[in-house]
Amino acid sequence: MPHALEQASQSPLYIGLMSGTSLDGVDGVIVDFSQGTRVLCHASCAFDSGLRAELLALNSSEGTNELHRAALAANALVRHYAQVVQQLLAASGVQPAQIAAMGAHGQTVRHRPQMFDGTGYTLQLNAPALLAELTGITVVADLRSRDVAAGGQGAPLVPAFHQGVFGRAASGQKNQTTLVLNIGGIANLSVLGADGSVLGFDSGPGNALMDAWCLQHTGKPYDESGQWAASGQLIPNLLAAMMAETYLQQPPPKSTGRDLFHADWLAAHLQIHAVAAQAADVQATLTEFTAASCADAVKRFGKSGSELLVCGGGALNTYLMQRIAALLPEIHVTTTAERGLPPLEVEAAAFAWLARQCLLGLPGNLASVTGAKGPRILGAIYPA
Ligand SMILES: Nc1ncnc2c1ncn2[C@@H]1O[C@H](COP(=O)(O)OP(=O)(O)OP(=O)(O)O)[C@@H](O)[C@H]1O
Ligand SMILES: CC(=O)N[C@H]1[C@@H]2OC[C@@H](O2)[C@@H](O)[C@@H]1O[C@H](C)C(=O)O
Repeated sequence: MPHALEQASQSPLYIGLMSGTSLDGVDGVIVDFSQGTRVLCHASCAFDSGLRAELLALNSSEGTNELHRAALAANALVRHYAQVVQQLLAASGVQPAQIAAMGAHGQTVRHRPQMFDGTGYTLQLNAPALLAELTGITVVADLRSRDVAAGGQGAPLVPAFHQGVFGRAASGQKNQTTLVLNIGGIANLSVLGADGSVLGFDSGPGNALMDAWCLQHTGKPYDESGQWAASGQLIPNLLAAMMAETYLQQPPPKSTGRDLFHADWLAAHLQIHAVAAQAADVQATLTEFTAASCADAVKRFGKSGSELLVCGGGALNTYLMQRIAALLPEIHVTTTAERGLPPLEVEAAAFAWLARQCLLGLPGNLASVTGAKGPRILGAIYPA
C-alpha cells in the first residue's frame, strides 16, 4: 500500500455517502470505528428537480447522447457529495486529513447482474476523481462490480454491515433471529441467524412506486407519513396482480431495481386494474404492495418471535410501518433507532464501513447473500 494510504488507514474516521434508488438526494455520515460503530454526524442534501429528473431519465434507455449526459450528471452528483462532505466537516470540526477515506456509492442507473452470457453488470454513475479533488479526501468507489464479476448480484451489500452492528454478537440476543429491513426506493432484507448465518436479498419495491405516484398526483416528492395512502381504499385486484410478479417468488440470491419496478411496469398494471380508480386508492394499494411484499419476505425467512428492525426512509412512513406490523403479528416490529442507529443513517454508515474494509484489504461482500464465488475486496481507491 502506498505510504500515504497506509497512514490514512490508521485513522478510525470514515465518511459514507449514499444516494439511493429513491433519487431523493444524498445522505452522508462520519463514522468513528475506534470502538464499534459510532456515527459522529449526519448530513443530507436533496437533489434539485432538474438533476433528479435527469438521473431518473438515465435509468431508462430512452433519450439521446446518454454517454455525455451520464458524465455530466456524474459530475453534478459528486458536487452534491462534496457539499455533504463540507457540511459534515463543518458540523464535526473534523479536518479532511483526519478522514481515512470515504465510501461513495454513486447513482445506480442500471442493474443487470445476470445477462445471457452469465456475466452482467451494475452501473453506478460517479466521478470519484473529481470528488477526491473537491474534498482532498481518499475516495473508495465502484463498490459493487467486483462482486458481479465474481458471479454475484452485486447487491445487497448492507447485510454484512447489519451483521456487525445488529447481529447476535452485537446485540447479545444470542437465541434470536434478527431481521433488518431497509426500505429505500427498493427494499432489502437481511436475515441475521441465531447461528451466525446471514442471508439477504431485495424483497421488491420500497418507496419508488409510491413516490412516483405521489409526485404525479400531488406534486409532492413523497407521501408524508403515508397520510394520503391512509385516506384511500385498497384495490384488491390491483394488489393481487402486482403480488403475482414472478420476481417476488424467486429464491435468493436476488436483487432488483428500477430496471424492473419502473413507471411502465406500474402503468401496465393500472391500465388493467385501476382505469377509473381514485388516485388515493392507488396510493393505498401501492403502500400495501410494499408492506405485503416486505412482510412475505420476512415470513419466509424469519421465525415467530424474531425482531424486525426497519431502516431507510420508509421507516418514517407511519402508515406503511403500521401496515407491516399488522401483517406480521408474530414479529416485533421496530426501527434501527431502537438499536442506536437512526433509520436515515444506516445505509450511509454501511458505505463508510465498506470503504474501511477496502482500505484494510478485507472483503466487503458476503457470498451467502450475493451468490458470488467467494469473499472479495470491493471498490477502487482514488487517493487524496
Ligand atoms: N416523513 C416521511 N414520510 C414518508 N416517507 C418518507 C418520509 N421521509 C422519507 N420518506 C421516504 O423515504 C425515501 C428516501 O429513503 P432513503 O433515503 O432510505 O432511500 P434511498 O437511499 O434513496 O434508497 P435505497 O435504499 O433504495 O438505495 C423518500 O423518497 C420517501 O419515499
Ligand atoms: C444496485 C443497487 O444500487 N441496489 C441498491 C438498491 O437500493 C436498495 C436495494 O436496491 C439494494 O440492493 C441496494 O442498496 C443497498 C444499499 C445494498 O446494496 O445493500
